[in-house]
Amino acid sequence: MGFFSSWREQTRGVVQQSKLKPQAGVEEIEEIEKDLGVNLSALSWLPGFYSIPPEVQIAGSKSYQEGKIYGMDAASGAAVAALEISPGDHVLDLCAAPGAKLCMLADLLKDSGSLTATDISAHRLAASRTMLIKYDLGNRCRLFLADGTTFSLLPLRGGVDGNATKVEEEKPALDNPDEITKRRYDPTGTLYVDSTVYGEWKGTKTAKEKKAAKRLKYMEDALDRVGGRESELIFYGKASGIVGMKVADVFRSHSLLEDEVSHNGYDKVLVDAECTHDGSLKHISKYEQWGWDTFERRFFNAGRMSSITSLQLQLLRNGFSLLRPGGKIVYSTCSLTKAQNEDVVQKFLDLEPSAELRVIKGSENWPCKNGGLPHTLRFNPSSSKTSGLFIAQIHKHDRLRFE
Ligand SMILES: C[S@@+](CC[C@H](N)C(=O)[O-])C[C@H]1O[C@@H](n2cnc3c(N)ncnc32)[C@H](O)[C@@H]1O
Repeated sequence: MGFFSSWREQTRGVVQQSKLKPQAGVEEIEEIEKDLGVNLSALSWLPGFYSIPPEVQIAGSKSYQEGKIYGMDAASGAAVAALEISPGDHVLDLCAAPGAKLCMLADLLKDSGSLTATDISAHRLAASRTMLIKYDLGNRCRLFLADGTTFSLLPLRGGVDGNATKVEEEKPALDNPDEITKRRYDPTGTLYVDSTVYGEWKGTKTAKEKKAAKRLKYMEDALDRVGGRESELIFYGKASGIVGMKVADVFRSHSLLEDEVSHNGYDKVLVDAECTHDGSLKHISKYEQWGWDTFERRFFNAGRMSSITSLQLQLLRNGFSLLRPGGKIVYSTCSLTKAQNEDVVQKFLDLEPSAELRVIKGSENWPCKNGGLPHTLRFNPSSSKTSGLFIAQIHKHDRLRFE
């Protein structure tokens, strides 16, 4: 594993980058500098990001605990910037956990549009929820524990889905997601259609609620048996459009007919796909402890590589199917292998005639190199002073590329 040892040499001492909350003014920055005991140096190429010397422990600081600062690699910030978020956008983050990019997306949207996020890992998605709450960024968010390769819920434009019924009259309100699950399914997994409506989100579960959730496990098993896990809503903000909606309407399945997606698809989709993480400094340092044999065993076998690239392609294709024509999707991974990046994107382009790679606005100043396909970018840890990342921005045309 010579490659990794020489690679590690080069990346030692990489500065950490942090994102400040957008409201941070000069006074607040001075306060944070005092608290951390260092001068913050703004990254010239990425607004809102500051580099901090690697020896500074952000997590223990008052600024971090008070939610004024969060640690995030600048290349990850670039993947979010590549979505070119505009006010009012309806955004989908298909592999959202543990939530750094999700927080930045919510930051950029401020008090407009909506943000829907999915992830297949319950504990990682719960961490995203904790982050949104800590940084007070969840107002317009919905978090679904769901498979991003099949997720099919469209945004709630204007706070209310065009086709769903917002319930005006008094109905029993729910503030406990377990309760919602209980009412949605009977033990055989058959969908209950009732008129229960969502109340305001009341925070995460108490110990009693967690116990109740365990008891509900048999229902999930029943669901799996009847073919396919449903998405589970694990968080929603006050302005997410969920409050006051019927449970059945929130989960109304869409046929994803072209017409429906054209009118009501997402404006932007982020697919920060599951990958082998071989470009991520955080992961690489873990394998320094666990041993490189473990890394090799886990990732460098043909079966594992083929299932991961097939997952990546499915995530990208499903994200694209939920995007409105004229919208943009960003595909990123923290792997630097061609198989998980250029090859996946090329297969995708071959299958989707209405997809086109586009230049990312502002990227001419980014410290990255061109990827192996036009307009794709690669952040290389040895030259970028960031973690490794591949980014592609893809546009969805109204018309087919080949027409
Ligand atoms: C690279 S991480 C995402 C990091 C995240 N975007 C962030 O900035 O914190 C990839 C994520 O994909 C999730 N994942 C794997 N398979 C998935 C699937 N089929 N559907 C949705 N998420 C999936 C993993 O649980 C993992 O959290």
